[in-house]
Amino acid sequence: MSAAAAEAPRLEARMVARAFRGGAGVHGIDLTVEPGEIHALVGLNGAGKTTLMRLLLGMLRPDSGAVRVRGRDVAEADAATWARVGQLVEHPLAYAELTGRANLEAAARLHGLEPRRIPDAVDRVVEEFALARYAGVRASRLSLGNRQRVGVAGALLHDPDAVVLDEPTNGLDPAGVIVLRESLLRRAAAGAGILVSSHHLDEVARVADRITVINDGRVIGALDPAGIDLERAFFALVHEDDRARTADPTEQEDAA
Ligand SMILES: Nc1ncnc2c1ncn2[C@@H]1O[C@H](COP(=O)(O)OP(=O)(O)OP(=O)(O)O)[C@@H](O)[C@H]1O
Repeated sequence: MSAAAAEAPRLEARMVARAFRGGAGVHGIDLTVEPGEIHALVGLNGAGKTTLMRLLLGMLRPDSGAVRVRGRDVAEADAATWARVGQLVEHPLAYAELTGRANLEAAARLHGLEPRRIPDAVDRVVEEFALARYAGVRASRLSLGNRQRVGVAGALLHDPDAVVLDEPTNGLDPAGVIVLRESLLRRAAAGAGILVSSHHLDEVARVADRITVINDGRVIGALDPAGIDLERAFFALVHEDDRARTADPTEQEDAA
């Protein structure tokens, strides 16, 4: 790999837009996730976080703009590029009738891990996410939080260096939140670039290097992870943006 490729952002959106019927979606977002960085996306329900993540992962095609993964246009990314990507954006587990362990083995195969490396890789995440007691339980019988742990473990077991996790703390108990936090910090320290969305500002502040605020499909600012009263700063940005948009006569015309 060339030095330039090694330095490319793990994930990159340039003026990326995708509008759904009715106008919702994302409307010209610039965002990068650099090697070694945990970049958090925060925004109200419906702000566009999941849509942006789906665009970055090639699950949705942009109407305009560019999306790159490890320096390659998503539309042209090959299997080797995707093998370096880990994501949990939609359903935590693919196979409800299989055990947690069998789901992890399936995730390992889907990520292209060599068959001989799969048992060790699964063992490592079973330990990392404290899943030993639950690995033999059918996924449909796991609690919400343990299903989420298996889902995150499946997204990370191939040691991806570009990671996208949509609200990964969903359903996790306080112990699970800590396990996840430590896992993400360790992986970022080893060079992974991680994009994570969350509604928990305190937790985000503990892990993120950067916090980007999205509102109504646009980036409206950033929060300082070391700052005080993130909640107040968050709502100040959102309310100011809402106010500016509703005061803008062209927006009102568009909406009419
Ligand atoms: N496939 C779709 N078709 C039509 N509208 C969609 C589609 N997917 C998302 N939307 C709309 O786009 C907007 C952004 O949704 P998105 O799921 O990206 O928000 P979010 O920030 O992830 O929200 P949440 O915090 O609730 O998960 C919403 O108004 C949503 O209803």
